[in-house]
Amino acid sequence: MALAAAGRVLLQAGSRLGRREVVDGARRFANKRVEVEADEAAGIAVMKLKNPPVNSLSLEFLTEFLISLEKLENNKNFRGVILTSERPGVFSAGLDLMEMYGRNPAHYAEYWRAVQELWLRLYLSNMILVCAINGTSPAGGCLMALTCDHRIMADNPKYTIGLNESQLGIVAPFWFKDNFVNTVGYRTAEHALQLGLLFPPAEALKLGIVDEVVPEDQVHSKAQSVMAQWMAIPDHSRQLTKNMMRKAMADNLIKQREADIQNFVSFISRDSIQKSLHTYLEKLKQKKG
Ligand SMILES: CC/C=C\C/C=C\C/C=C\CC/C=C/CC(=O)SCCNC(=O)CCNC(=O)[C@H](O)C(C)(C)COP(=O)(O)OP(=O)(O)OC[C@H]1O[C@@H](n2cnc3c(N)ncnc32)[C@H](O)[C@@H]1OP(=O)(O)O
Repeated sequence: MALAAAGRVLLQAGSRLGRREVVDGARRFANKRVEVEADEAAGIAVMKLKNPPVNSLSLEFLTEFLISLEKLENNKNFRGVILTSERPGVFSAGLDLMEMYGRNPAHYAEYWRAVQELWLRLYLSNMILVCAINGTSPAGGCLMALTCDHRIMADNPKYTIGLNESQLGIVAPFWFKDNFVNTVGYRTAEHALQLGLLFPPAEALKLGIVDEVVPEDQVHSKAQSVMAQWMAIPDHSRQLTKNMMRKAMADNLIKQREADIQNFVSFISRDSIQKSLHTYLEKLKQKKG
């Protein structure tokens, strides 16, 4: 119920943004920041993140992504989604720092609700989600991948993945942490979260952050073959099993959603946290020059 209501709000937000979908032979639809190649006969869609330069999860991106995902969820012909980046090299730079820096409390609250919504929708999706991680994927980018049923990462040592929040002077919220703990185990998570570690593919594989590492040019074909394997399982048994494994963790956020938003708003509004974000943003700029 809560999810449906939030979804309606996002749909309204989408139309406020005035986005028009381009439908190309009913097989491809795109808004500005998400491209969907939808093969209805096969029941599979490829969702490509397309928010240059680094696929940061801005409010506009989240809104467009959720609308596209909902379209697929509402069409019973679609059973599986492959999530990937339209720009190989960066899967996603995570949450958009500019949505969390120098804004007002109402904006922080709106943003955080959308971030929660993204996680809940992906984590509880009835569809099979395969993540084709074709680039670097810190923090919120890693979280997106963690919601998927299977993760394949490109074997490029330049790419890293992990929850690096503590390096920015911020804290991974409890549901990021829970999702990570359930994936890699408590000790590994405790260590990696405190240090804000980002792992190259081989290490990410060893720790279980990803399920497979394949040559960069095979990420997409591997994702297709993994999807075929998952699609051979009857939907009802797979979905019931997924729900059994995930419901408690999602419910834990749903029941304290408003408190989590308030917590985020008061945390991110602190002068000390804003200073940390400022310093981090400056570091990103200096890296260039
Ligand atoms: C007890 C608990 C109490 C309280 C807890 C309560 C709440 C929790 C509070 C907060 C939690 C908030 C959670 C946040 C999770 C996140 O996701 S934070 C984001 C983390 N992301 C990163 O650290 C990635 C930063 N980016 C990079 O490292 C590089 O950009 C990257 C390797 C991705 C790509 O490198 P490259 O291709 O060289 O590109 P540039 O670095 O040159 O970047 C291009 C431009 O993009 C800008 N940019 C980069 N990342 C972001 C971003 N995440 N958001 C916004 N903008 C970004 C960068 O500044 C460049 O901009 P410019 O061209 O200079 O204008």
